Amino acid sequence: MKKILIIHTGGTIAMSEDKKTGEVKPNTENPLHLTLNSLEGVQFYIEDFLNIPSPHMTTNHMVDLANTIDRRVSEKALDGVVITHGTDTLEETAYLLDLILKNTCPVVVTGAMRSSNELGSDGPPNLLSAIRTAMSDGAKNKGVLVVLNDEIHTAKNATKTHTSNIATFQSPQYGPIGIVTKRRVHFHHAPTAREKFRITSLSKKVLLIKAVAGMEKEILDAVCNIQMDGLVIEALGQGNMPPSTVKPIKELVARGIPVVLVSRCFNGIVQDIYGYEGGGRQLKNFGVILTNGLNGQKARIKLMVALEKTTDMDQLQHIFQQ
Ligand SMILES: NC(=O)C[C@H](N)C(=O)O
Repeated sequence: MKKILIIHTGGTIAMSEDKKTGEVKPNTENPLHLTLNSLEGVQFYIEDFLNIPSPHMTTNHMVDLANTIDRRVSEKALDGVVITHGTDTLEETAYLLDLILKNTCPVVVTGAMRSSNELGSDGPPNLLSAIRTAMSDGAKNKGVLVVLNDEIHTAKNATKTHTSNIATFQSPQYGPIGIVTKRRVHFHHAPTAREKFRITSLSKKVLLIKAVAGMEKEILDAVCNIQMDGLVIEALGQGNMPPSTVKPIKELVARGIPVVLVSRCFNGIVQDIYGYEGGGRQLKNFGVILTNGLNGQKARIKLMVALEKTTDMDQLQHIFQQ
């Protein structure tokens, strides 16, 4: 008998549609409890941790969730944990859990794109696939996983790519690491590296902005006036910025504020290729930190976590090359 804890946090998977107005809203009763009767060989523990839409999720909620999971895994000697979550910020929660959870039992995050009483609701099948993944031996030592639409993704790579399609979660450039079929939970890849940070709270403010063609200097100037501990910029292409932004970025780095560059491109990594004004090489030369394929929202989470451990620019650069 496997012991699986299901932690509900809310999101569309826990909502229903008002048939008169078409409005989708949180339920008071969680509609997923019935789904669990169809599985055998498992003892469930259920915890209604939150019931919020995921745009209301904060990084403090996420850390509380991580601490709760670690406590429950030791208290109950669990074999796996499944978290239900709204899809809008699911990837951020999954990635933060991946970075800071202490336990090593499988943890799977799932959600739904259609609410519980909509035709073709994907909540129950996603929950079942997530539970079966958490129960599987293949899920061990792969870090936090994201399971929706019969696909298994790593928390590091999974991202929401479509506003409404049930096949919204994808892993750009790598693809899923496994699939869930009627008979099997099948892994065809494994993550190459895992990173762990021993922290139990977050205290740093990290901002995220996006570069655009002809970006106004005033935007960077205004951002630089905000009190912050770090800045993540979704830069252009391989990690390049419009010339107007170079001076304020340089000043920020000189003040000791880490500036982390990701790309606004869907695929690829940022590199110090271009030597022109605002090019990645110039930015790197004056201390901007380049990343290794994370998207902006995940780089923000990682910088918040990393800053709890170090503010040393070389160490941060090293952490972001992992
Ligand atoms: N499909 C969803 O769950 C979207 C919803 N707005 C949420 O993230 O809470």
